[in-house]
Amino acid sequence: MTENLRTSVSSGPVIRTVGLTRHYTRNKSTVEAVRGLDLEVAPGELVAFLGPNGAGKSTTLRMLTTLIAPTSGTAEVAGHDVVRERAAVRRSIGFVGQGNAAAHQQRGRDELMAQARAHGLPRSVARTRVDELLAAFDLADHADRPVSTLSGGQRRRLDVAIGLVQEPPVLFLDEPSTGLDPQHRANLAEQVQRLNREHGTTIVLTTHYLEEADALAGRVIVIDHGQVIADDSAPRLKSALGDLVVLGFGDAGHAVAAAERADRWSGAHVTVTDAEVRIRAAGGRELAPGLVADLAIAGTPAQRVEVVGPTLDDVFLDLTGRSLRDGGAADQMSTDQTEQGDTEGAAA
Ligand SMILES: Nc1ncnc2c1ncn2[C@@H]1O[C@H](COP(=O)(O)OP(=O)(O)OP(=O)(O)O)[C@@H](O)[C@H]1O
Repeated sequence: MTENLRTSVSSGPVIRTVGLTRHYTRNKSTVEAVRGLDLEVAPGELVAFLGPNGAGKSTTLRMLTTLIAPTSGTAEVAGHDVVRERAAVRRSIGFVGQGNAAAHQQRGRDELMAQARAHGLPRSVARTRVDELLAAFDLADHADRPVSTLSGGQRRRLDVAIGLVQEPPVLFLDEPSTGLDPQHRANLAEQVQRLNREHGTTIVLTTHYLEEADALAGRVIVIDHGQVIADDSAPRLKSALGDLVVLGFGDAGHAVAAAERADRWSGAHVTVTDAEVRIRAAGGRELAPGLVADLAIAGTPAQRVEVVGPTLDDVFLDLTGRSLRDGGAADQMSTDQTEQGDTEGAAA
């Protein structure tokens, strides 16, 4: 069945949304969590939704996995409408949400085995798959204990392993690495990339971690206030912004002279503060040595030169004026995440 699904979606986008919108109304006030999302994801893409708290990432995932209905607009996953063909969507996807999926009194191994069997794997195949996942997620030594005795990070890894049991053609992961230490985060990234590379699984994940989105995903969709504000590969997003060249001078007049020269670089954004010039420009790293040489010849030499490559946080800062990293971008998010009214059962 998995193979058929994969074939059936291989011709067009595996995810397509048109004007996808979701509002929450509570105590007579309305939150526009997702606002008119138009999105296409091709089969085999590994996509990260990156954005601050409350940007609308989880809400988008919950609509795509049929857990909540859109207020307006449409979404298709694996060729099926998320409202009219919920069951077909659920059969085509795996979903790891933010909460713990594993039952507390079960042993981790039994939980994985039950999932594998529920997805129709024969017992011996299921056993092999469960052993593979336990090894891959560094859980083999903890698999025979009740889930309630596992640490937060171990439970998170078990949750992700459960989501991967059936090798779905489309996999959604909501903040999969939250609560993991750096080593297990790297390990998770490796498993996710392997699944994508070796099985062609289309993967959409949400993350707060800039480095994770940067290193892991082929495509980064930056979301803010329920809308897509950037959508490209991390290297292209960063190179469009350009490097930051910082020049320090012994004299404020020299800084002004340097800024005037740097202003001639096409697309450069130049600011001067006292005796320091900051230049943001595509190709800044390559242009800086020439500028430094020219300034020395002109008798206004720089005393300090620093070139800093752009990060995704710089991209976010440039687009919104806020930083993702320091939490300055964080929106007020309701601590009560339980849906009202149209809440539906768990997916996949
Ligand atoms: N059940 C709900 N009732 C009311 N408002 C909600 C509900 N769920 C989410 N919201 C609001 O919708 C907006 C988007 O929330 P969402 O959880 O989708 O953001 P997010 O980008 O996933 O954030 P985080 O990274 O913190 O998980 C926020 O303003 C949030 O407070």
